[in-house]
Amino acid sequence: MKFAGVDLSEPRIMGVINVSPESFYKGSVRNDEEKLIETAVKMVKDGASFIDIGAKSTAPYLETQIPVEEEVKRAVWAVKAIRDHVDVPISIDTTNARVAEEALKAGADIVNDVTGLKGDPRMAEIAKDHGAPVIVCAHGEVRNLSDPVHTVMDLLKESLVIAEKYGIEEIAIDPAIGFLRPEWPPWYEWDSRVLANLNVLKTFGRPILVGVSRKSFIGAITGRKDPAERLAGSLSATAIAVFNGAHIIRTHDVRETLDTVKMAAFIKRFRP
Ligand SMILES: Nc1nc2c(c(=O)[nH]1)N=C(COP(=O)(O)OP(=O)(O)O)CN2
Ligand SMILES: Nc1ccc(C(=O)O)cc1
Repeated sequence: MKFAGVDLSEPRIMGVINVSPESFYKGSVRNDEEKLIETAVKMVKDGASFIDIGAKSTAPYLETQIPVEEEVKRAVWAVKAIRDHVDVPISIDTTNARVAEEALKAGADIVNDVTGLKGDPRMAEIAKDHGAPVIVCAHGEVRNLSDPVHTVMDLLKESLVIAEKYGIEEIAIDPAIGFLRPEWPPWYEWDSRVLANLNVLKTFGRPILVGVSRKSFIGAITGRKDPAERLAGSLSATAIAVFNGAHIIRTHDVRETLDTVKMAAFIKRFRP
């Protein structure tokens, strides 16, 4: 299996860089060009196979609204800055079709839409026009609260229908860890149930991308309030995601995550 030209026979790492000061993990934020390039180059050197650029936080528990012009400006600046310094595909993490379009024109390769093509009605068309592979997150009303992973599957199927309608073929699916927050069960249990049953998503026959890095469910389970203290929790959740079939791990910590992924993938080979 491949995604954006990257061979997924071994699990791969997507390094996250945010150019959004409001992002929940301040250690992921770069707003200086030299530091931005240095971080991207180091991530690739450390083993990242993709770089994801976020220009607006999508944390469901933060005040994150900024004007779309500001998101476009940040995204284009970041993509242009790193494009000639890294030789891996760059994804643009946005729910806005204009941001996606401008970032793709600036040199990004992949659209990463946490609304799974359901937010901006022009998103699928923009991705198709640019021939860009798409990452779709499970997004929408949460139904069937007793069965999180099948709810995630239903939400992903809706995104695949939209993608199919526009003729987009290269799609990675993402269970949207941290995004789906029903009143019950508590989101940290929801996320844990999804990760424990992630193998079910294999039936889609598509690349599975998972982002657990420093997220709030880890804070809730470990008691670590500060995202800066959630590395160990993130690595543990990463190992489980890989053991249960994740192909791409989206992370703020490339070096540590790559070792974790290698261990989980190696041990997984001997599963009966
Ligand atoms: N496909 C995908 N995209 C994502 C995911 C994720 O799990 N999957 N998580 C995010 C949260 O991390 P980030 O550091 O970007 O936080 P922010 O939204 O506060 O910038 C943002 N984007
Ligand atoms: N965009 C997101 C950022 C953070 C979280 C989380 O901490 O659970 C979820 C989504």
